[in-house]
Amino acid sequence: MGTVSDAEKKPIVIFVLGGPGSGKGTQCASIVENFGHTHLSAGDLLRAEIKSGSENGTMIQNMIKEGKIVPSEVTIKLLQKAMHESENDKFLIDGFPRNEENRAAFEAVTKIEPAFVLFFDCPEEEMERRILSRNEGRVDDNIETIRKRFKVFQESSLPVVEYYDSKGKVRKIDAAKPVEEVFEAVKAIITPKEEKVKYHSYAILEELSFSDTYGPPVTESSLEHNKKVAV
Ligand SMILES: Nc1ncnc2c1ncn2[C@@H]1O[C@H](COP(=O)(O)OP(=O)(O)OP(=O)(O)O)[C@@H](O)[C@H]1O
Ligand SMILES: Nc1ccn([C@@H]2O[C@H](COP(=O)(O)O)[C@@H](O)[C@H]2O)c(=O)n1
Repeated sequence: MGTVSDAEKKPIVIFVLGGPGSGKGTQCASIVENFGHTHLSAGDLLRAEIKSGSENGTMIQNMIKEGKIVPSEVTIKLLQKAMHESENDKFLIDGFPRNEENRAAFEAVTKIEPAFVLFFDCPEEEMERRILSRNEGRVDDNIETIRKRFKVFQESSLPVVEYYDSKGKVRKIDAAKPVEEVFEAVKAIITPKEEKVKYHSYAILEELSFSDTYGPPVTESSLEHNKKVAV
């Protein structure tokens, strides 16, 4: 990655988790546009591997059709390759880790711990509706495979979310809302602290200028106070 060796600088990784169709890919695209992360979707990398005619292609295709989780070794190699080929040092890893094996193997191999986990929480009925109208020609977007994917999500992926929650690393988002509203919640989490302080101070300054007849003068100390109260 870039000119800095892995030993010197570890990339910043955000895991993006949520049920099938919860809107992970949609929100990642907006995060990339607004915050400059590189988006790595484990599912997309696996689908590209099938297309490339790799020796693992048939195995991956069969696992995806059945909604099963591909062995970690395969997925982690693809993720590592994509990270090494990127010039960026901040990544959204979407749809991974999908189970405990994915999680433990990734941490053991890369020695990377996520900064946090963005977790898109959405009811199954809504996810099912969204997947059935997605129309991207995916082999797993049919009702039979969708039900299997929901089961795998409940049994294998949610425990990973619970693991990170026990470490205080989960940022849960209500993903049942419209796309724009979900992104507002995402922004509040992704926006760097310094930006929030700046924004908060400007907002207070604006408020004061509207009421400057009655408001107190804006002093250095009132801005300092704003900084302290801003998250
Ligand atoms: N908040 C939303 N409200 C309504 N539709 C949405 C919303 N977010 C995404 N969608 C639509 O739902 C479908 C699934 O979204 P998306 O592909 O982003 O989900 P995903 O979590 O990445 O799915 P998967 O895990 O199956 O790859 C897409 O057609 C997308 O346009
Ligand atoms: N860590 C992962 C991620 C995905 N898969 C397989 O790909 C399918 C589609 O994944 P999406 O994230 O694009 O929905 C998924 O159902 C799995 O079969 C995987 O094995 N491991």
